[in-house]
Amino acid sequence: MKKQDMNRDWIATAETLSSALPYLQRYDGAIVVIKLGGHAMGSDEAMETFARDIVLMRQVGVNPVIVHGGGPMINAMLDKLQIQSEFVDGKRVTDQATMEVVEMVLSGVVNKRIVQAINAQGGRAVGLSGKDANLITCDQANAKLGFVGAPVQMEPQVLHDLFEKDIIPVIAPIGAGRAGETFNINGDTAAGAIATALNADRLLLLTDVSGVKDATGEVVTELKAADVERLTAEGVIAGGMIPKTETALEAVRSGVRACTIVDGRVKNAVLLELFTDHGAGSMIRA
Ligand SMILES: Nc1ncnc2c1ncn2[C@@H]1O[C@H](COP(=O)(O)OP(=O)(O)O)[C@@H](O)[C@H]1O
Ligand SMILES: CC(=O)N[C@@H](CCC(=O)OP(=O)(O)O)C(=O)O
Repeated sequence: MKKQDMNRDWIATAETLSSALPYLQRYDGAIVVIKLGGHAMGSDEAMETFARDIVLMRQVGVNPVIVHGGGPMINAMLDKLQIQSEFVDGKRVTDQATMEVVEMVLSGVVNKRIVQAINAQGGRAVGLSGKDANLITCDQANAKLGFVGAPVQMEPQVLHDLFEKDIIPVIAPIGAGRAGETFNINGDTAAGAIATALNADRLLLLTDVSGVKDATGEVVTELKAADVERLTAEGVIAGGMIPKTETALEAVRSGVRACTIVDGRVKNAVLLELFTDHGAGSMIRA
């Protein structure tokens, strides 16, 4: 690179850092819930960049909370064990045997991979599930889905305790039932319930598409409740996008300031979303 070009690069970097100031001020002390979908976890390199972004957020005074999915990792383990699995409206039909695999995969390898990645970047992450400290109590969502949980009672105090100690919570979407059952919660649903219970400033749902697409395949950058309802009725919002948009609507209706469905494949997606004008994806407002 020529010296002149290098200087231009440095100036651009300094300008980017400087223009982040109002955003850093806005989000100082804010609670930001980030749902990391199984499809967005990708390579070790992508995980490392994500973890670095989270540690940076904590460093500048944001309280990040990670809620993760892991659908593809659950599928791989169910395949190995030759257990069939099906989805209804983006939610896995969960019998007792499936539930055991879901808990093992989510609370085990998936949760610890994220915890380890954050800690490797100099953060202090602690992994937990909705069972810990009564964080999420569930009822059965729908008899046809088996052990799929709908969060009915939240005790988020443990998360405030962790924020005070500069610890980043990493949460597996598993809930306890009132009769001692274990429930499988869709990751988006769990993230929404946690964001609502914390009265979070932002909810970011990271996934593997560039946002919510309309019938022509174009990403819609801003959606209101009526747009979501129409696109769902038309079948344009389908599959795994249904729990995301449902969650986004519920969260913004119950006080979360904004919910964005973000393309987790974009490098530094969460930093771009919070600290620049270049947020990508679809923002849902009440
Ligand atoms: N209207 C839509 N816009 C974008 N994606 C959609 C839409 N309808 C369905 N989808 C599907 O939803 C998927 C995202 O959900 P999912 O696979 O559960 O992601 P994750 O693992 O990140 O939670 C996309 O990959 C896409 O196939
Ligand atoms: C009830 C239900 O569907 N639970 C999900 C939990 C994991 C998840 O949500 O993973 P992604 O975010 O990667 O899709 C499942 O069993 O796959």
